Amino acid sequence: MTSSPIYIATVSAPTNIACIKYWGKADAHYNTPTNDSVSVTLDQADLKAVTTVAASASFTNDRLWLNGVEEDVSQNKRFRACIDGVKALAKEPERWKDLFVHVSSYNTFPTAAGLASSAAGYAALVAALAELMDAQEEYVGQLSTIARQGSGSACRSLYGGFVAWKQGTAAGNKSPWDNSMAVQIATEQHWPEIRALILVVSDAKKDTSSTAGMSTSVATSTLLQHRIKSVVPERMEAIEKAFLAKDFEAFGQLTMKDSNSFHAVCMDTYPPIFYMNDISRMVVRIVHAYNAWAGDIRAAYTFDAGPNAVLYTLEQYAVEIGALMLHYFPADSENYINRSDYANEVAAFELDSALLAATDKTGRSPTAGDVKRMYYTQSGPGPQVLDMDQANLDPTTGLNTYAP
Ligand SMILES: Nc1ncnc2c1ncn2[C@@H]1O[C@H](COP(=O)(O)OP(=O)(O)OP(=O)(O)O)[C@@H](O)[C@H]1O
Ligand SMILES: C[C@@](O)(CCOP(=O)(O)OP(=O)(O)O)CC(=O)O
Repeated sequence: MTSSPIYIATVSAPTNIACIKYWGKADAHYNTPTNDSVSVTLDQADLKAVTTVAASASFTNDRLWLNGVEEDVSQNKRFRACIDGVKALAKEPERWKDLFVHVSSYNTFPTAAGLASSAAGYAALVAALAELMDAQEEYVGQLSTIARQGSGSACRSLYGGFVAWKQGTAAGNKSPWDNSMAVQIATEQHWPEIRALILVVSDAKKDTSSTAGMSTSVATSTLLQHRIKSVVPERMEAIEKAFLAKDFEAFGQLTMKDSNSFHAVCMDTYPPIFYMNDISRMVVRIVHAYNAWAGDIRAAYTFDAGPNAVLYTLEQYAVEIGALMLHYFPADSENYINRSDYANEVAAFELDSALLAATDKTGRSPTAGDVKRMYYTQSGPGPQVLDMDQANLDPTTGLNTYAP
């Protein structure tokens, strides 16, 4: 028996949480959006997808293990588009074109729960394949057009910092939508004080996927058309300006308004889609009460296609907002907050009594269990190539080695 060599690469990729949301597809086949969007890339020290890819002439089909469990990818067009897209950009395409690929990926946070696992996952897949096959972009951003076909928001996870996804044009330069891609607006070093606090309200799989929800919104929501034409273009310009000027007041307000606009579109969809729940709405009220007490925007909420809250803030207020959230949503488990140093600071922080009097008016009283976990993080870089010892596939068999 001749054994063929197994080529292997491992990459980690970040999640991102949009401030101006992508909601609606212009072209379902190419997976392009009805509007531009922009997000903050989060730090992989706290949340990431880790993906190992291997290719060998000894493999008999393409295989994917997600969080240690094998998934059937034979009909998965998104997975296919990523593999074929990167193969076409390989430095030596002939060498890879007929090889099957094994993929093992895991997320260090809940999968399919509105925390952008598909964004991190498809960004990691494309970046790992690109590393393995030494893919050569014909223009900057081309790999992001491939990740976009895995999951739209994944294109933004190929860069760190503050990243826009430009809608692009159906005509494109060479092929349709080849300019629907991610563009880095600022690196993670530009505004290092930006922080994010994620409140996991539910880690269950959501009942309406983003893809299905968007399709119903495009078909039925008149408010979505208004959002696309009249709301998002101005907001994109304003938020990029605010981010570059490190103007948290403007950045925060635009972020909150756009989250509200997106969820209003969900409500305007027929039948309506409800991603936020009573706990999400309580977080919104507490944040507004906090900002009103401060006389300034110190925290800004945003919600994706699920009830989990992401609060953007600045380093100087991060302990205060964390303490406020911990007060109303107390811990009911070990390691409730991902970072222990931050958790200790938050637990020791004494909240101003006037602030608590103001936030008590929301009607919330401290109750454990409504928030399952908190992640404190900051902005971080794009995908990172990892060493061989971090691989999740056995280099001699090409089979999964990751167990949750
Ligand atoms: N690490 C990964 N590698 C490859 N695919 C992944 C990975 N993580 C998630 N996925 C794919 O993405 C799907 C989850 O995407 P979905 O959009 O439902 O949830 P989400 O990304 O967590 O939430 P949202 O996009 O609304 O923030 C999974 O079922 C899987 O197919
Ligand atoms: C609400 C959002 O998080 C929607 C993300 O949708 P996906 O990128 O998950 O959708 P698909 O392209 O169908 O995979 C907003 C955003 O991230 O911009």
